[in-house]
Amino acid sequence: MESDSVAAGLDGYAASAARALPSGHTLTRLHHPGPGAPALAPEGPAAAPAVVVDVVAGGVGPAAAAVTAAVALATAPYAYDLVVSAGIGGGFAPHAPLGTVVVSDAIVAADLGADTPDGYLAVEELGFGRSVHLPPPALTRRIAAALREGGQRHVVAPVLTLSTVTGTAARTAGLSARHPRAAAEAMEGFGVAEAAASHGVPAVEIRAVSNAVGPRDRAAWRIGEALDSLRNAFRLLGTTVFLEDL
Ligand SMILES: O=C(O)c1cccc(C(=O)CC[C@H]2O[C@@H](n3cnc4c(=O)[nH]cnc43)[C@H](O)[C@@H]2O)c1
Repeated sequence: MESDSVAAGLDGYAASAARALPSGHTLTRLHHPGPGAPALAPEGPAAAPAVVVDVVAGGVGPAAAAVTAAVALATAPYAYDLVVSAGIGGGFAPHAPLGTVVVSDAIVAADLGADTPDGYLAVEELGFGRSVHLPPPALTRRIAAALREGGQRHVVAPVLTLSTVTGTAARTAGLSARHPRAAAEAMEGFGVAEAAASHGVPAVEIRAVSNAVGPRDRAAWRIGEALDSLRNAFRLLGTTVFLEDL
């Protein structure tokens, strides 16, 4: 559903053949002739597309998302300039109310570490691995500017990746204490960022808030409103940032 909203936001783009990944996921290729050109070319010989956006639904959780992203990166007939992990997410109060778009300035694996009687230790403190990827600051600034100019409510902040949706006040408080600037949590971003990093490609995460992080209240989730925000964000990015040299 999130990949449909992303693709729908890129409404000036033309879809070309879908590509089946070895993992079984379907990757949809969308293209635009480039800045200044009409999105849909008039009749005539087809020019090589200047901008290509591949959209793939990567599954739920960091492992599934990492595998899908890694397969897409490894089997693409072209090199990617950027990988975007996008979808709905939970918003941390007071930073990100429902419908807000959160642009990551850090993609954080918030449960990749060790629990101890004295508190949580991230993998860096254990002496191995990493739990943070940093999107290029100039890119997050440019994305934020495009959303601001388009009137889309947004915030630039860390986005946490967890394998379990937070559902208690105690867990929420623990995450907020460890990550006071975090505006959203979701389940895929860090996996996608790991895959992108393994190919030397920058990654950014974009989440539209469907629910508040806190005690589980499924009836309060507003997935439709979040998908509207996600679609609007990609409509704005598709006509600006995605047409620029990254
Ligand atoms: O509990 C349910 O009944 C339920 C129904 C529909 C969807 C879910 C999910 O858990 C969706 C997880 C999916 O969406 C992202 N997401 C959205 N909100 C959060 C959140 O608060 N914490 C973590 N992930 C969230 C996540 O990236 C998954 O892809 C549950």
